[in-house]
Amino acid sequence: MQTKHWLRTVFSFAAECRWKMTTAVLCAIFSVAGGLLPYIGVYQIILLFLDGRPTVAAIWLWVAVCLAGHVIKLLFYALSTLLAHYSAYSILENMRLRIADKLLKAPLGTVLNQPAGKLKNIIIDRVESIEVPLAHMIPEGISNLLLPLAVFAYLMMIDWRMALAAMLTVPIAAAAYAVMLRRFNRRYADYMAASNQVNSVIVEYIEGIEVIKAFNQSAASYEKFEQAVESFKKYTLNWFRSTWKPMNFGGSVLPSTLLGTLPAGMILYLNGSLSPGDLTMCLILSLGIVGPLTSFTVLVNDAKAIEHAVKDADVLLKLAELPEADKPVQLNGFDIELAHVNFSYNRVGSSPADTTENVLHNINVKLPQGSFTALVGPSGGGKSTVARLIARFWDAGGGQITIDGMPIQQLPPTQLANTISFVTQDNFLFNCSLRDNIRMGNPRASDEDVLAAARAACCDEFISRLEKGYDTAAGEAGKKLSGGEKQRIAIARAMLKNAPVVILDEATAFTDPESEAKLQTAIAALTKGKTLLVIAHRLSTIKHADQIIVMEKGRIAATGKHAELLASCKLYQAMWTAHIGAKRWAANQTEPVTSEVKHCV
Ligand SMILES: Nc1ncnc2c1ncn2[C@@H]1O[C@H](COP(=O)(O)OP(=O)(O)OP(=O)(O)O)[C@@H](O)[C@H]1O
Repeated sequence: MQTKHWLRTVFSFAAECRWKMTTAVLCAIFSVAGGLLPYIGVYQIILLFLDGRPTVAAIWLWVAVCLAGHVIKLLFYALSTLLAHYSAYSILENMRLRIADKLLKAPLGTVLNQPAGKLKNIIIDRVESIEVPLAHMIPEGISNLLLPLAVFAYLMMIDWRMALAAMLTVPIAAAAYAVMLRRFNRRYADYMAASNQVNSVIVEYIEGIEVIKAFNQSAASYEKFEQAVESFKKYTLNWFRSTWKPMNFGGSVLPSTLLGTLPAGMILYLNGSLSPGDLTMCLILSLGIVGPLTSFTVLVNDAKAIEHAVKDADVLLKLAELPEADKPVQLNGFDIELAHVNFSYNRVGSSPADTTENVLHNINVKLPQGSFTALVGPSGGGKSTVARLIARFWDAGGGQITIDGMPIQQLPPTQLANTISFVTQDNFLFNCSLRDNIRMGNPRASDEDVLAAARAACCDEFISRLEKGYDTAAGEAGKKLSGGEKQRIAIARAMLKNAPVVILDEATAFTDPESEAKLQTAIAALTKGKTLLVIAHRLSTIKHADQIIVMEKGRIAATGKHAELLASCKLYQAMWTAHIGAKRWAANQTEPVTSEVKHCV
């Protein structure tokens, strides 16, 4: 059942290369047939000599048959291998495309929750590991199985007793291989788990090398790295140790077909029931069975490798998708409303029976079109979760989120994405020019539009300083750009997109006082006239908001304007006092702050 399952998964990606696979199989069969011809030719030559009538012409004829057989075998084998590789790469391509498509359709939050190392490992390495075994299973699997069967059939035609004698070692070797396979299967899952573990530790080690060095964790991290590599070695050796005895026993018994054919052949020859020609041919044929059968056992390993890689890919392929509407809806305004919204990360998409799991409890919020709303509150209070639910990273477990009265689920993903600009502190730059990175906000934007957005977001000045200006590749520029500069590029991108709703999640978190003014100017330009939701820890940046919502432990603790909350909400008062204290402390630590945030957004 299990085997069928992963094979079915593999072949579900083979739709467009089915004819290539079929041709690869046919070529493999022709190759096997070609491989039989030399046996027939040799047999005939032996018969010619034993019958005492060898002529040069007859010998050449059979030599030509042998050669032709060999050429056919090689030619069709090469063709089969070529087509099998083409098919395997088509399957790989389709698998990767399907995974990428699935990542787009799954809730964004679910995708972001997956470690990048794991995704890379599955999409690149695990999927790639299918190619070689898959490509080789078709030509080699078929010929290694069919050739011994054909040779056996030929032996049967010559002398059935010799055919059976040639099979003497097969049941003994099969029993040994069965034991080996049982152990192999039992340990293979452990081996793969150890391999995944060592992979993720290596990725973590490399990705975190900056933190490791900064916090002097080299020794501890190296130890973890070493342990993972050591444990991988242990699993691998245990695995080999548990299988090598039966494997070697089977491997040494299986090729010894002469154990059966030699004594049986001698007896039959001596009692006159087997001619010398047939005896010789049977001995040659029995040796011909061995090679392919032994190689066939190697394919078991290949099949297991594919099974495990497919299982890993399946984890992504089976990610639940967000239900998507396909027809755009008419929106006449951009009021946003959250009504009785609950949410739990543990039970994404469903309303948990156990409400203690909820990170949001009965959230009711209205963001009128064109207004500026701020979400503030202690860490872990649920501010980012609210923002992500509005952008539909996940669907709320309970309650409803609407734009202009329309549940956001009824907006096709592209319409929702065009409606909302989400700017966070993680400003990813793609590996293309800075110009194209900004243009990503609106692929149809002209160079002039890109420039205008960059100017409005205060990017122009630092981009122009770069040697290649807007044509600088982001990878090259990335190292030279500060966190604040990258944020401004992200803001320019969002400006070009010009969505009517803007969500800023801690967009100014990492900014130093000097570049904060520039960032604020950029944000002011981005958010002008938009429905704006800002999550901020620096309360001075949101003090002019139309409404400030104070969140604590997944609930709304208070709502009001800055002055109202200062007068009525103890939590807000405490946060404001702490913020002002921190600002004074920062001002004392540095030069006078050049640009007090005048008019945040
Ligand atoms: N991707 C996630 N998976 C599981 N739990 C999460 C995830 N993101 C946040 N949480 C949990 O949900 C709760 C609310 O987190 P959220 O990030 O919304 O709070 P926040 O108010 O934005 O915090 P901060 O100000 O520190 O960013 C926290 O308990 C957090 O641990």
